[in-house]
Amino acid sequence: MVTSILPLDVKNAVVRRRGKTLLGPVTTTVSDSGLSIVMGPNGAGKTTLLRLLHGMERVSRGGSLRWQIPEEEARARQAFVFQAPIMMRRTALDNVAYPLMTHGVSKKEARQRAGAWLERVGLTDSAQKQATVLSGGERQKLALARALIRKPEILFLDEPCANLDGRATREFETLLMQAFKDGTRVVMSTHDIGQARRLAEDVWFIHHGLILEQTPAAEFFASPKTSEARAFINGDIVE
Ligand SMILES: Nc1ncnc2c1ncn2[C@@H]1O[C@H](COP(=O)(O)OP(=O)(O)OP(=O)(O)O)[C@@H](O)[C@H]1O
Repeated sequence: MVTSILPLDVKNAVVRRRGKTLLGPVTTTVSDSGLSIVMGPNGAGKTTLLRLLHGMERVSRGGSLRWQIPEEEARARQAFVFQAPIMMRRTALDNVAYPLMTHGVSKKEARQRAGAWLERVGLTDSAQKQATVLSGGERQKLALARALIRKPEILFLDEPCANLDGRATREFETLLMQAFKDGTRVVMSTHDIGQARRLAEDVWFIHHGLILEQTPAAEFFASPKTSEARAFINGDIVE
């Protein structure tokens, strides 16, 4: 049996840059299932937290990130969707096939599997278009397919709908919920409180680089524990 990479144990993790603390200390456990939404004011540290968990930030001395398997292997079993994903100058199909091809799958099989994913996300008609010419919503769906094609156990998303209109956001949310129902652990940041209400099982509220609350969503919205979270939910300016 393959061991799950989760839960992830984070202890006293601090991210510093040029002497400034951007995040932390963070101590938490990322459980093996669920859909967590990371919220907080601008500059609170949402992106830095997601990057930290995904292994893109160096943890300062004294802190640690422990997956259930060695980090190198865990890295290959997770994926990240950025706010503005970089599309390669290739067709939409080959953008999705690429992660398989770099992991030893033949071009033919990779393209076949990518075709099936394009169908799932409703982009079959765009398969042979250059990915760079697709609309924002199409690109984000492509990025999701590219992230999911290797069946990651955990998917991080950093404000993936920030630049999308209502319709594209709805389509993206539907696809994301499907991935979640299929068993992918999801951790996603958003500015959009409505989106958090629609999607979150639990909310991680960040302020000044610290996780102030990690609470089931219903509880977070009904009775936030901190005055900062209360102000944030009310739409007040949080300093
Ligand atoms: N490359 C960098 N060098 C120095 N400081 C940085 C860098 N990237 C981010 N920061 C700072 O780190 C802090 C956290 O930023 P981060 O982008 O993680 O916040 P965020 O909550 O995602 O913000 P936003 O909602 O605006 O996207 C901010 O004070 C930001 O100015």
